[in-house]
Amino acid sequence: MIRIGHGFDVHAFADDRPLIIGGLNIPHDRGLAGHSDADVLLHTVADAILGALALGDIGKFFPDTDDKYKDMDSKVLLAEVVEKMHDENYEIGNIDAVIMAQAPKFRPHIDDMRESVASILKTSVSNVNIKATTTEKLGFVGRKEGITSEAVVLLTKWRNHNG
Ligand SMILES: Nc1ccn([C@@H]2O[C@H](COP(=O)(O)O)[C@@H](O)[C@H]2O)c(=O)n1
Ligand SMILES: C[C@@]1(CO)OP(=O)(O)OP(=O)(O)OC[C@H]1O
Repeated sequence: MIRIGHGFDVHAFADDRPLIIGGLNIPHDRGLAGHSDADVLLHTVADAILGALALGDIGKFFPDTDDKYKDMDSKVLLAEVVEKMHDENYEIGNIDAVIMAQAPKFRPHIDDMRESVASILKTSVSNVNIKATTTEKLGFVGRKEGITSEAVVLLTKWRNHNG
C-alpha cells in the first residue's frame, strides 16, 4: 500500500532571526518570521506526510496560538509527525522537495540538509531529494521578501511493523 502527500509553506524574511532550513543554521543576513523557528522546509515535509495520511496539517497539531510552540525547534515538530506516521504503520518511500528563494544559495548546503531531513524521517538519505530554485527575481520570493517550499512524499506500509 502506498500513499502520496503534498506540502506547501511560506515564511517572510525577518531581521534578527537565524535562518534555519532543513534543521540547519544557514549563514545569511536575515532569518524567517514565524511562531516556531520558521523552518519552512521541515514544515513542508511535515504537511506532506500529514497529507498522505489524511490527518490534516501542522496547524492542527501545533497551533500558532499555543505558547508551547513559540520558537519551537521544527525538528521536534517533524519527529512527532514521523511518530504519527509510524503509528499508522507507514514509513517514507521517498520525498522530493523544492525551496524557492532568491537568496541565499542553498546548493552548498543541500547534502547536509538531506542528511538532516533523512535522519529526522528515520530513512535513508537516498530517499530524500531537496532542490532549490530562484524565481528569477519575480514575485515576493524574487523581491527577497520571503522563502517558500513545496514537497511531495510517498509513504509505504511499514513491512517490519506488527499490526
Ligand atoms: N536559493 C537558491 C536558488 C538556486 N540555487 C541553485 O541554482 C540553480 C539555478 O537556479 P535558477 O533559479 O536560476 O534555476 C538551481 O538549480 C540550484 O541548484 C541555489 O542553490 N539556491
Ligand atoms: C509551526 C507553527 C506553530 O509554532 O508556527 P509557524 O512557525 O508560524 O509556522 P506555520 O507554517 O505558519 O504554521 C504552523 C504553526 O502552527
